[in-house]
Amino acid sequence: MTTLSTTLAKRLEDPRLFRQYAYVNGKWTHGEGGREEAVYDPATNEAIGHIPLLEAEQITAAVDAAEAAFVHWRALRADERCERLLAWYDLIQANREDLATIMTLEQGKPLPDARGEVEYGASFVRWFAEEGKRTYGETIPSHIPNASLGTIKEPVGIAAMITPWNFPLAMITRKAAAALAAGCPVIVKPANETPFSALALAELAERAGIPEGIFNVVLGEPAEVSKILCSEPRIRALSFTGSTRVGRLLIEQSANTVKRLSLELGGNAPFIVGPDMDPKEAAYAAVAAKFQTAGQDCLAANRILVHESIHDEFVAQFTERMAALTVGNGLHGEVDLGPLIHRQAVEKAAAIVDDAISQGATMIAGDQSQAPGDNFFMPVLLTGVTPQMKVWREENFAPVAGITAYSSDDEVIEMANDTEYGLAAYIYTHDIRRIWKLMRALEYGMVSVNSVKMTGPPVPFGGVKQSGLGREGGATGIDEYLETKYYCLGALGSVSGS
Ligand SMILES: NC(=O)c1ccc[n+]([C@@H]2O[C@H](COP(=O)([O-])OP(=O)(O)OC[C@H]3O[C@@H](n4cnc5c(N)ncnc54)[C@H](O)[C@@H]3O)[C@@H](O)[C@H]2O)c1
Ligand SMILES: N[C@@H](CC=O)C(=O)O
Repeated sequence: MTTLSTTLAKRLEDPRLFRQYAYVNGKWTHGEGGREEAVYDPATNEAIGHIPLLEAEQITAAVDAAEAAFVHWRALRADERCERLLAWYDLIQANREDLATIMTLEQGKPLPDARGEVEYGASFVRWFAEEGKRTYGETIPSHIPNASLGTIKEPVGIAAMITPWNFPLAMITRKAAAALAAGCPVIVKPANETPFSALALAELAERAGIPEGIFNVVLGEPAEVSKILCSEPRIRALSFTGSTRVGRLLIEQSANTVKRLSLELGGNAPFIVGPDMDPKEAAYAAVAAKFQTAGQDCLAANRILVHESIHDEFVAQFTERMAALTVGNGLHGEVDLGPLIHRQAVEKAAAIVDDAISQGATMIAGDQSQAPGDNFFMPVLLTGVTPQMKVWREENFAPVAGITAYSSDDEVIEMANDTEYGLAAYIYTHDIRRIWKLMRALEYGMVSVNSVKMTGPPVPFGGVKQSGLGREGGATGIDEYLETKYYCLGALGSVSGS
């Protein structure tokens, strides 16, 4: 193992949050086969550390540990689990600055955004700590003479979680806090690009008194680890956030063990601007909805659909606002966009832009010679985007904005729904009849009207169509980790005494 990189050593108040091991059964674990992988700062391409790639037996050992620990964790009272989760929440908040630094170094997002994600991630821990106390069953009016019927909620069992690199902390806490509060042990497999946020969470979970075997972080070759997690019958729930491509694979691999699946997959969000909107107000909102996390966000506005009557002014305002965005290393000063996660992401973005131009789109801005490093991509604006282009069909996951003009509400509904995805959609208009019509007609799990911000602990986050299965957060997020057990108590005698 390499030692802590000098950059990190200088920057962290608590260097013990930076761990280069997996975390299994309460122990920091190295790979028994000697395989390891470097993790790079996407802004500089420098290795910031290494992670072990665990062997199959070590992944199975994590399942053994979770199975043994489950007995005690599920037996705790809900308020006892709540206390541990609140302790975890407090520690995440207290170490916010270090967690943000680790995140910026491995993911690249600007430090203020990383701080925001730590806060966001912590908020799910507090939410589910409380929700764990409200996993009510119900009583059912009996149709059977002298019987009492009802339901109780029980933890589903060991829950595995496979998470992406774009939100390395919050995508873990939104799942893990729900599962832990429900009484389930957790095995997390973070993205290999961003393992250190997950490992810092493990360190803080241990300090919070979450017992050994209850929160495990396994690392390894992704396809290898996922196959084991999917085919392991003792793992009863699998929660995945990532691409639709990998989501489909995990569905196949989990079929034999008939797991509970929660899938948060890709998006292709339309951002619809009505004819009544102030073009400047709408353009500024669209820039905010497009470029956060350098466009690497499942909620990013992927197709901007603007009414033809305000299209040209909207494009002018968008261009001006976009030109003010600064691109650079997220650790240095105030930047709006950090790097993309790696060089392949830059190449994919360039290919999407080339494809659009070759099919007739106009590039208004986006001079890549200004990019401050190999993994940076300057924001691009394309107009005249059509449904044949990749920028329309694919989730571009890059700072590439594509604008299309439309002429009627019916046309824009058809355009917006013309995708296999159905995660989130934005509507900008003040016309209440248009809002209602669009909101009902859009085939999306989440619709945000006149607001870029739509997420947070109280909301049921998730998509329809090929954007996923299930909901995270909100009043129902904990249900992904609970089974409903029905009971029938017969031969009780009637209330009147017969
Ligand atoms: N719906 C949501 O809430 C949400 C949130 C964040 C990201 N996302 C989606 O995630 C995607 C970007 O993240 P990504 O590039 O990390 O996704 P990805 O699907 O490539 O990877 C996600 C996870 O799957 C693992 N993985 C990769 N290849 C695998 C394989 N062959 N078998 C098993 N596991 C494998 C990765 O190591 C990672 O842990 C985008 O599509 C984005 O929309 C969705
Ligand atoms: N921004 C999303 C993550 C998607 O990439 C969220 O809030 O969950």
